[in-house]
Amino acid sequence: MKYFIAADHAGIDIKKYVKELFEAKGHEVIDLGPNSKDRVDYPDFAAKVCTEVLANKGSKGILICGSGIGMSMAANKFDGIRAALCHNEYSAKMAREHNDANVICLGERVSGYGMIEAIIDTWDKASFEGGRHEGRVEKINALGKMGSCRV
Ligand SMILES: O=C(CO)[C@H](O)[C@H](O)[C@H](O)COP(=O)(O)O
Repeated sequence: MKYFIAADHAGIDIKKYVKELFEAKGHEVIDLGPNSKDRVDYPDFAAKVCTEVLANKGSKGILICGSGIGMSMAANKFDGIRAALCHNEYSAKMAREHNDANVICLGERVSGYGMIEAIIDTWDKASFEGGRHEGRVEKINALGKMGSCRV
């Protein structure tokens, strides 16, 4: 699996660790920055990852900020992106099995290194169940084509 990863300044410490964890599982991980702890704006980095995920069929994204919230909000603006904020193993399992999430969002200021490792392990082992979830995911995708939001 090809992954694209990015963070903001509040997620940069864990980005390297997460990249190594995914690589140890045999995935290719492309780092889209940033490369320093200078303060940056998370929507810029969410956009980099989502653009690549949409352009590379079958790839997935990893986004890290302080809480994971800003990254997930920004990523879910992209039609075709289903970004899931995961703070524990259960949410990681559901994100893959029920929602077929193609971007995982993590919060460095929320989850410690041990929990991050457990989340990634669970995400990696889980796969989309299909069945009753198929139509629901299709409905999510259809919402993205309904036009832009004015609020
Ligand atoms: O989007 C966020 C909060 O929902 C992220 O956690 C950001 O990383 C955070 O807002 C950055 O905050 P900072 O005070 O500029 O470091």
